[in-house]
Amino acid sequence: MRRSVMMAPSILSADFARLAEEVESVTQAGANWIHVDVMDGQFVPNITIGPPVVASLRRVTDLPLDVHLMIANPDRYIEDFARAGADRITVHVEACPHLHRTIQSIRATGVKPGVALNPATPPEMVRWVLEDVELVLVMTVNPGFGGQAFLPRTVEKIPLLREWAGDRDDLCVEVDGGIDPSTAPKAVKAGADVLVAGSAVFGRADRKKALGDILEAIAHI
Ligand SMILES: O=C(CO)[C@@H](O)[C@H](O)COP(=O)(O)O
Ligand SMILES: [Co+2]
Repeated sequence: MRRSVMMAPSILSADFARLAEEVESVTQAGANWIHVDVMDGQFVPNITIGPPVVASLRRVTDLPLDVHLMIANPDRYIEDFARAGADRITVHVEACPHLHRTIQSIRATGVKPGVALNPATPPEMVRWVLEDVELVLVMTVNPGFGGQAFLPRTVEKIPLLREWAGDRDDLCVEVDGGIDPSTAPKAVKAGADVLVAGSAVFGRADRKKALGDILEAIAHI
């Protein structure tokens, strides 16, 4: 029997002028986490939001805030995001020369640490920190923008991560990028249990139907 799957809508594709209402709409639709994409214009070409927006989101939702840091030198901002109310902070392995130390500093703030892998990054890069994290984020597009096409080969990393994680049944494997009813089954079959979806959720007026269509697509896996 497969593990239960959680839905984490990415607010990157939401209407930033109405963030509270957007979060409420996906909460009513059954979202489990709110995924927050932080971009700095350096690690990735795009610039999005920082700790003040996370603090504002914290005031309007009780759902876990899943903060995905696509920034260079993330160590500089871990405490700020933790203080702002993040429940999870995920850093990119490609941005962390001292990954183990960065993970420990996230944990020291009381926030759950995660590590993310770009499509071209081999899963071996996180093998020796798997026991230190709560989540591995397998990017299924190149980070930086919403609305890109799913890269199918990326999910081939997931069975390896699961194998190396051994009996760590609590380790979340999250996929992020191009997730919709046609791609979600490929990720879940490979062993993903957290699905981030931005445009497939916020790009549709009926948020319940948007989440429902993804859940229905994976219902019989
Ligand atoms: O981290 C990222 C992009 O870098 C994502 O979280 C996107 O926001 C997902 O958007 P869609 O591909 O689902 O539109
Ligand atoms: Co993301």
